[in-house]
Amino acid sequence: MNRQISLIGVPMDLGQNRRGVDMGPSAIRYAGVVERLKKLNYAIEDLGDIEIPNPGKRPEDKGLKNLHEVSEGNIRLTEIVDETVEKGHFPLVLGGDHSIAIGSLAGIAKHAESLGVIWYDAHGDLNTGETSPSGNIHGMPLAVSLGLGDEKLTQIGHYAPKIRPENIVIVGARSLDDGEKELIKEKGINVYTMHEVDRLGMTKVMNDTIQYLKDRTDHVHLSLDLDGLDPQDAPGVGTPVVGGLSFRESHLAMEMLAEADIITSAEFVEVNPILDEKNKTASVAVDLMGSLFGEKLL
Ligand SMILES: NC(=[NH2+])NCCC[C@H](N)C(=O)O
Ligand SMILES: [Mn+2]
Ligand SMILES: [Mn+2]
Repeated sequence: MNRQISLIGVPMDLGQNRRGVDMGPSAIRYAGVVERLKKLNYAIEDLGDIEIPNPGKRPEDKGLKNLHEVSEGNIRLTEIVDETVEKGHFPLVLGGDHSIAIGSLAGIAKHAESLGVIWYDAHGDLNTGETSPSGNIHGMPLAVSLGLGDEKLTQIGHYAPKIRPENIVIVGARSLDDGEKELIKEKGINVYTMHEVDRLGMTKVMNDTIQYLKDRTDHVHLSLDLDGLDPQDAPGVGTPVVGGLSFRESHLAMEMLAEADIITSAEFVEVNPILDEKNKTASVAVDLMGSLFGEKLL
């Protein structure tokens, strides 16, 4: 694992409807992320939070809520992530809602020949303006990164697509909209739904994921939406879905990724302290980061 980590806070809450997720980065810092990673002998540079524009009074652009502001915020994130990778640091992005994956991926993808993505999430986030039931951009970042959707999003970084469909692995899915299901079939996107996780067990799911991505990619981004976990373990999220991945399964997944040493960038998103119970979800996020970066009991 790269020993130099740059923390990038993204107080974005305009990709969805519930206020409070903009405080995610500070909740994660308060839960001790810097100290935790320092203990594991990483050099941490906290770049602070990037600036997110205030929501304007623009009419909703083609059904995409706050399109302009989400685009602007992601343009800034793209630049910082790009610079971070350029100087050889590991970008660790703290959200903020999941729309920020658009900027993370735009900043990383230009440095990779073949970028892999592990999308740890209850949702597919594969909607476009046409298929979205909500108009919330946090339900669209993976589609955007495939080059699908509004140009204000797909053209961030001035190139598209950022990823190839066969390089995506979704883990933990249990809520997919009709348009997302069609896209998954059409593009042949790999999905381990909760059904597969239950059937195969997390060990096999992660072994297969790791082997698959090792064979075909040179960089792997982990995009971890805290709602991938069960709401019992991670209650502080805006779009909880029952029947999710447990705390233990998630730890195991992170530990296996650490062992395989394939992750080159990561983001932890959708931590909403207003909906949380005593910062539990932020603490879980920091626990998972500990495991991802190699923490062991013995
Ligand atoms: N990143 C998330 N939490 N996404 C939730 C998306 C929910 C729903 N599929 C939508 O598009 O509105
Ligand atoms: Mn989600
Ligand atoms: Mn998500």
